[in-house]
Amino acid sequence: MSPARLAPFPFSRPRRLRRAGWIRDLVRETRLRPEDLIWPIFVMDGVDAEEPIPSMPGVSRLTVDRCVEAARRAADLGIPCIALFPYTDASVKTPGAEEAWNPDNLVNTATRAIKRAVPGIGVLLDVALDPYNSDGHDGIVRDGVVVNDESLMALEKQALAQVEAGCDILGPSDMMDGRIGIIRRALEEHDYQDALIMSYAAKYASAFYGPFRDAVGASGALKGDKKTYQMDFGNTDEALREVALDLEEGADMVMVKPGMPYLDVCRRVKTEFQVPTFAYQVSGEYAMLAGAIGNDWLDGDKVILESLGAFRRAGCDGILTYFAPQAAELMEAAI
Ligand SMILES: NCc1[nH]cc(CCC(=O)O)c1CC(=O)O
Repeated sequence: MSPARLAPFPFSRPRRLRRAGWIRDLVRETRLRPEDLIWPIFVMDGVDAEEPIPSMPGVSRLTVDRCVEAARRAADLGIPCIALFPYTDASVKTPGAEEAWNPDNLVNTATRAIKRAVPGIGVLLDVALDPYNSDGHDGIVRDGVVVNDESLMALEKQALAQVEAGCDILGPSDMMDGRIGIIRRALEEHDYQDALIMSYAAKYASAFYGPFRDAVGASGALKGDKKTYQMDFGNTDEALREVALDLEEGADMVMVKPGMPYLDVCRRVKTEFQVPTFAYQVSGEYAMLAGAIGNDWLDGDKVILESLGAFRRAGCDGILTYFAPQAAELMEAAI
């Protein structure tokens, strides 16, 4: 019904629907549940240890055994899926990023350990070369250029090693052209029909990824920026084209990234395609909120749930967020 057909004041009084908690609950249009969240976790080498990430207060890199504990905690909280990102030492980075398809690299090892110990939780892995590439880029660099088609061959090998390790959802985050089609074909050829692909379809070249690059140890390696493959923040029609291509190539779900500054893109994608649509509340968004919460400038419990609820209102089915366990605990406490 259009607002024009509402009775005029005083017969319409919108505040009637806001008078008390029970009526607000009854007419709420969107809801946030722990089941809407994916928790990104940083994996590092070692045993029974963790290392705080200075630009992400409250987030630490975890050794594989601690990742297994985190997966248990997620499952207990009703969080259906975790995403794993490796902190890779400079010594394993090469121009060809070969570590990306090492069956025993950190994320593959962690995936096997988690699927063994907590089989009911979903594991999502990034398909992109940046943690393994001495150039810090998501693709292979030749003469200063991130070359598309050669990168696809590397991404295909990486994706196959990841599903082989037991990964449930591949998250190609590299923004090379044609990557979804190449990966989907490879999965079919190797009998991995059930492997899900959540493509980072509309991924913008963003300053909000800064703390993540510290977390995975890529900041030092990266020369220049990622503007020749990640999107220009001035565009949204282009986001729809990227989503359309990824769906045509075989993506099951799509993602918009970053999140909160891009809610208009989330809404357009959901309205246009009606496919499972996710957003990534990225490291810089986390850092902004965690920094302000830590200084008591914002009320943490409230702002975490409001920021995540906004994604649901914008049409997102789910959100990748470093606040996942905290948010799930807050939701549990509210029941
Ligand atoms: N391809 C790597 C990747 N996968 C997820 C993020 C960012 C996540 C975050 O900032 O939380 C990035 C960084 C980048 O593209 O430079």
